[in-house]
Amino acid sequence: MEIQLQNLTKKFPNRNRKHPGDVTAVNEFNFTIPDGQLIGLLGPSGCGKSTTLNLICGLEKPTSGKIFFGGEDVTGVEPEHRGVGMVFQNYALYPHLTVRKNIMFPLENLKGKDRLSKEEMEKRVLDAAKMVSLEELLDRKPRELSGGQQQRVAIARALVKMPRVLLLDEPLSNLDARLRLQTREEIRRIQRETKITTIFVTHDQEEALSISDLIVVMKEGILQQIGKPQEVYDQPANLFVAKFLGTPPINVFSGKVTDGQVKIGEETVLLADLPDQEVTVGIRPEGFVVDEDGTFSCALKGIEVLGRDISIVASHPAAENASIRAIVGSTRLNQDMAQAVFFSLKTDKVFLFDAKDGSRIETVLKRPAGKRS
Ligand SMILES: Nc1ncnc2c1ncn2[C@@H]1O[C@H](COP(=O)(O)OP(=O)(O)OP(=O)(O)O)[C@@H](O)[C@H]1O
Repeated sequence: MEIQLQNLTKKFPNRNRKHPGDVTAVNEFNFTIPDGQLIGLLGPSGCGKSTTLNLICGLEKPTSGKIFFGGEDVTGVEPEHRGVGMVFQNYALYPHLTVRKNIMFPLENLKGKDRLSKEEMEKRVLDAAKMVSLEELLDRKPRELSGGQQQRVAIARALVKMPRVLLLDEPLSNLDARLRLQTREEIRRIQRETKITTIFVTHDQEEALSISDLIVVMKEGILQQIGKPQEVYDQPANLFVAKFLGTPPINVFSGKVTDGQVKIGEETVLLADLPDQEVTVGIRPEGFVVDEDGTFSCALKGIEVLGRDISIVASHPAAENASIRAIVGSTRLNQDMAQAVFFSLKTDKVFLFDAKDGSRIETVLKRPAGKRS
């Protein structure tokens, strides 16, 4: 089921007397989620992720704007008639009921013409349990399950009504690191098998990048970028998106363009055909190449061997953070440890942003001649 959000806005009254005025949790959202995809909705705490989900499932009514499911306007449709399954972070299971009864619960509450026969309910429960590989555990109580298994019961309970859309609000945040990894693979598998359009909310960028077909990055209620994970990583729309995606994070420097030279401090690190201006330069950790002929020098602070790669910690006076981090292949670092390390830069791993508003300046970057030439 394709989901389309059209000028979707949600304002809440602000209870803060010192700063009165509405809080705009979701601000003029316009985007379409294609049928059958897994979407990662990503952004820092308070950016409006949960509100977006609540609007899609109907628990909140928009202040303005519309929601369409497969072309049908569902903005005024009650939550129970939208065909949406939802799994929350606190997926409260009923402790006194078996897994079977927990999964069956939403079906037992169907009313009128939606009511199902006992046999139909049993069949649906078994189908949902199979989808999440729980069919062996149907007679257990929740306390006899691991955290990951409990989470799968919550997903089965959302799937049993055969929803058109599945919404998962931080479904992994109560699980430990190993289970998180396992359960997110499981969610990916279930989504591929059921082909239900699924929106997955997380503030963990790595989680979103690893399992989503598309990611939607939000900040303060405003959509920043929507795209395939790799596209958004490789072509961030602005400094916020560039900083939000990637571990270790992108290194940020204040710089300038003078006579077609991109300068950080007094060093020309790249060339760009742009008018003179102040810029913010973002360099991904993998964008550095240790190069004795390189024009960008940083003070070396330390080296960590990461197995295949080497992580170099260095500092530069124009860097936003005290230390910068470069990930390089296992090159010989035959430079004096206590001294400067010289880098050249990979042009596709460097981005220029407007120094004032952080928007990306699209341009072709070129490497300058080495310092010895
Ligand atoms: N019922 C409400 N009344 C007033 N303000 C609200 C209400 N619900 C959310 N907000 C505000 O709207 C903004 C977005 O909240 P929301 O819960 O959607 O963010 P979020 O991205 O899901 O955050 P988190 O990751 O912390 O769950 C926040 O500023 C929040 O304080």
